[in-house]
Amino acid sequence: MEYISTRGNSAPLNFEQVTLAGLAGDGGLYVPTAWPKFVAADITAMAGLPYAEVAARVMKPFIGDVLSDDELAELCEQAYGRFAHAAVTPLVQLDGQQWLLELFHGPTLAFKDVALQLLGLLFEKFLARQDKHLTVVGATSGDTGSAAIDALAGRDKVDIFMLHPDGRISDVQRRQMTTVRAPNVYNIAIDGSFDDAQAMVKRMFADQSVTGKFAISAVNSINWARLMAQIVYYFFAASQLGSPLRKVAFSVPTGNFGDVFAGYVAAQMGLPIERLIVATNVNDILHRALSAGDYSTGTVTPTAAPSMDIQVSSNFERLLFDIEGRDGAKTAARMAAFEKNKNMQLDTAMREQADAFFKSARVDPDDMALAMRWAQEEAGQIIDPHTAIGLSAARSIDIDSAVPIVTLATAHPAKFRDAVERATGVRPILPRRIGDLFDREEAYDRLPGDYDAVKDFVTAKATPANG
Ligand SMILES: Cc1ncc(COP(=O)(O)O)c(C=O)c1O
Ligand SMILES: N[C@@H](CCOP(=O)(O)O)C(=O)O
Repeated sequence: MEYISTRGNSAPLNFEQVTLAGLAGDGGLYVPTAWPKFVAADITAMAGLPYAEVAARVMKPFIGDVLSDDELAELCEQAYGRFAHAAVTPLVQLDGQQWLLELFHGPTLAFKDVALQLLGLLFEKFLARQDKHLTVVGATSGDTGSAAIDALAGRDKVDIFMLHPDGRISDVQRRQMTTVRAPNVYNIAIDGSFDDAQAMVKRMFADQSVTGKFAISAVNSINWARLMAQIVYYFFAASQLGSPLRKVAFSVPTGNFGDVFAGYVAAQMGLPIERLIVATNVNDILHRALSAGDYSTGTVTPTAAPSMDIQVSSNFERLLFDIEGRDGAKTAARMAAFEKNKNMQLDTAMREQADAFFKSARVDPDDMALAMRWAQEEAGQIIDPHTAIGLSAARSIDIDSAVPIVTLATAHPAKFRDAVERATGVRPILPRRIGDLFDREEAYDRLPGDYDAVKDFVTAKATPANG
């Protein structure tokens, strides 16, 4: 399997190269040259298998011969062995149609662990084969940061610099990052939003004064390996609910369009998905794009679901590339215009293509709180604000009642204790393994929302590619 850039101007790479590269040199995102296809029997055979085995089956076509079957199986065992639930990502039934897929049983209590536990191991394996040191630069609205730090802290041949928007993530999220003591971990709070942090990260990939000396890579979902690992749980859940004989819909709380794009890939690979529901909070660029063709940025409004406070959704570029005929020059021109004008209109043909896969909804704070109370009262489930946005959208959108709707439960409620308590009156307790989080000492740097300040910080501390 080879990977090409959505902007058409980077040499094709194999899976190992694409994992270490993160973002393409032309500013684009890597995608496989073609979507691998599964037939019905492949999906039937997944029912009842342990998560790690489904993971190896789903990811194998993307990895090719870069890892042997045994190596891949061993990495999956190791990555998913750290999850606190035997099923790794268990399904929970709420009523006759609504289900939750709990993706928060990993070490840092959000869905990010599913991909990042594996990515940490992939980095280690590939770096052991190559004589180079990696500098990971990431941006987080709260969850990617802690999951990436957990996956990389203390590893040889890799440093991680993680930018978070100062004061705009929950105290649990911040402490999960800033209390980790490891010589290769640097936490930076920047003035600004997640979008500002992500823009700085992307700019660094295009800055030859950085890339000339340091081997930069990504842990955000701009890195293909992140998305690949997230495709797995769509197959895992659907096969338990009767796929391929029965269609399943998924409702996905969305920000950077990574998680729901992984669902789109699952559909392209042959999983019979009725629809993917793109659920946003009031930062609703994706809902406006999918419902009215208007992909234009606005100011980012801080909300009780801070991980979704995003107005530039990186992975939307992967969708545009795919539905516009995989023409890199066209996508490059489109993205250049968007970067300049901060808006883009989707024409009717593109919207029709997207409509075949997606529905969308914007969920306001009152409806988010209502969904939390509904889950509590109807099913005895305490859910986090992001999951509540997905569930609210799932319950409001018209889908045939015979089709199960699976809402991705993307975070543990204890990560957002204040918001959950406000809505439900219940203050979730931190799981025992991080029960002392508030006794641990924090350390992080603060920087202005200024690219040069961040670049100077990173380049002063990072280890050059050649060690
Ligand atoms: C808890 C939670 N839910 C939902 C999302 C949105 O996912 P994505 O950015 O892949 O759309 C995020 C952040 O990515 C998150 O941390
Ligand atoms: N919600 C994320 C923001 C970045 O998303 P990613 O999936 O592209 O890493 C976070 O919590 O950090």
